[in-house]
Amino acid sequence: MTVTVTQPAIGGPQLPQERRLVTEIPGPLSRNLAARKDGAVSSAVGTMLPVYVAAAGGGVVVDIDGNSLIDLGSGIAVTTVGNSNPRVAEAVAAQAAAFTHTCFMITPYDGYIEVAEALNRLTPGDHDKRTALFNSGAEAVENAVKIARSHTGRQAVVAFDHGYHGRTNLTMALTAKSMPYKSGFGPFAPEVYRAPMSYPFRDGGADGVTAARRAIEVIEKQVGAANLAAVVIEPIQGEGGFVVPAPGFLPALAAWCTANGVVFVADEVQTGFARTGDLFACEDEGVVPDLIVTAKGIAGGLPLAAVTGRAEMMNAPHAGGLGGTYGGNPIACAAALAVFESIEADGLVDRAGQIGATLAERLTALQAADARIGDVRGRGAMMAIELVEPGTTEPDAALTQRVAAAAHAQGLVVLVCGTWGNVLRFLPPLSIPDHLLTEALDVLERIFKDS
Ligand SMILES: Cc1ncc(COP(=O)(O)O)c(CNCCCC(=O)O)c1O
Repeated sequence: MTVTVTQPAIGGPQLPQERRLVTEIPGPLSRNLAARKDGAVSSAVGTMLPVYVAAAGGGVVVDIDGNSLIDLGSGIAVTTVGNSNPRVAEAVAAQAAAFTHTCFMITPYDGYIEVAEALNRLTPGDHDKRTALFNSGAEAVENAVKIARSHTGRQAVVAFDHGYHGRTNLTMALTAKSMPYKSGFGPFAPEVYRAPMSYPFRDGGADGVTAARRAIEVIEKQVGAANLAAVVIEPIQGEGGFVVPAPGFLPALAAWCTANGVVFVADEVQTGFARTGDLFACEDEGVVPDLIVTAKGIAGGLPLAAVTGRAEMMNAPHAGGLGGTYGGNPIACAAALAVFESIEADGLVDRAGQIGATLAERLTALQAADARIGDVRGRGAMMAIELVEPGTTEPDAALTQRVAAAAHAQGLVVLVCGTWGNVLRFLPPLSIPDHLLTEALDVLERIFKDS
C-alpha cells in the first residue's frame, strides 16, 4: 500500500504555534504508516503516540495528516532548545556539507575538542576536568563506571531504587524497574547494588540527611565502602517518576563518597542543560560531582553523550581504553556547540524557571481541586504529577493511562513514567510560547474534570 506522505514542512519556531486538529489522532496517513511499521519494525520497539511527524518546532509537533500537537515531551527531554532550533539546524547543515565522520580516534577534528572544553567549563566545579564523548546516555553511563573502576581499582557500583540509567547490560543492572527495561534480558552485570532513594511522597517525608544516612547504612553493610567504585544517581530521577530527593540528600551522599574515596557520578542525562532551571540540576544544592554524565538536551536531537569529570579520574584508564567509532560525531558536536550558544543567548535557564513557575502554579491548583493528584513535584521545565487513589499513596496507573490517552486525543504530546506507571510528566521544549503552555494546561484541567 503506497502511502502519500505530505512533504515535510520546514520545522523550527516559524511553524504556526497552535494546537490544530484536522483529523482524529492518529490520522489516516499516520495509521497507514503504523501498519507499515508493523510489517517492517520489530514489535519490541514501541511507540507511545503513533502520529508520524512531518515537522516540529517552537512548542508544536506537526504530523503528516496536518495536525499540530502541543509538545510537552521534547522527545523525552531532548529538544530542550526547540526542535530544528535555527542555530542548531544551521550548524548541522554547515558541518554536514564539510565532513560527516572521520572517527575522532583516527583523524580528529576541532569540534570534539571545543565541546569538551565547553563541558569542562560549564559543568559544576572549577577543578581541572576532562571529557570523553559518546553516542547515548547508556553508553556514557557505562563509560563513567569504567572510569570510576579504573580510578579506584574497585568493582562495586551502587544505584538507587527507582533509578533509570539505560538499556545496555550494565545500565539495565543499574536500572530499577524490570518491565519493560530488564525483564527477560538477564543475566545482568555483577557487582551492582541498590540503595534506598529519598522519595518524600513515599518515605514519610524523611529529611535529606536522614534519608542519606539510611542509604549509607545499606551501602556500608551490604557493599562496604572499600569495595565501592562509584555511586550513580540522578539528581532528579526521570523514568522512575521525577523523584526529587529531599534537600540535603545529595550533598550528604556526595560528602560520604568523598570521605570514602568513592566516585560520585551524577547522571544528568535527563536533567542537564537548563531543563530544571539550572544549567545542571546538581547546582540546586551546590553539589559538585566527580563525574557528570550528560546526553539528551546536549545536542538538540543529534545523538551525543558525554562523561565530564575530575582530570585525575578521566585520565585513569590506559590510553585507548575509552572510545568507539562514532563518539563525538562532528555533526553532533556542531549541534552541541549551537545548543550551548542558544542556552546562553536565548536565556534558556531563566526560561526554564519561568515555565516551571507556570507548571507549578497550575498543577498545584489542579491538585487542590482533585485528590487523585497525590503529589506535584519537579523543578523548572521538568515537572510531574503522581496520580493515586484519593487520600492515599496507592498508585492509580489506570487513571494515568486514561488521562494520557485523552490528552493525546486532544492534541497534547504528554508522557507517563514512574515505577508504578502513575506519573504524568511535563517536559516542554524551552521554546514553547506561553500561550501554548497555558492552552495545554487548560486542556489538561478539562480532562481531569471529565475523568
Ligand atoms: C537519567 C537517564 N540516564 C540514562 C538514560 C539512557 O539514555 P539513552 O540515550 O536512552 O541511552 C536515560 C534515558 N531516558 C529515556 C529512556 C527512554 C527509553 O529508552 O524507553 C535517562 O533518563
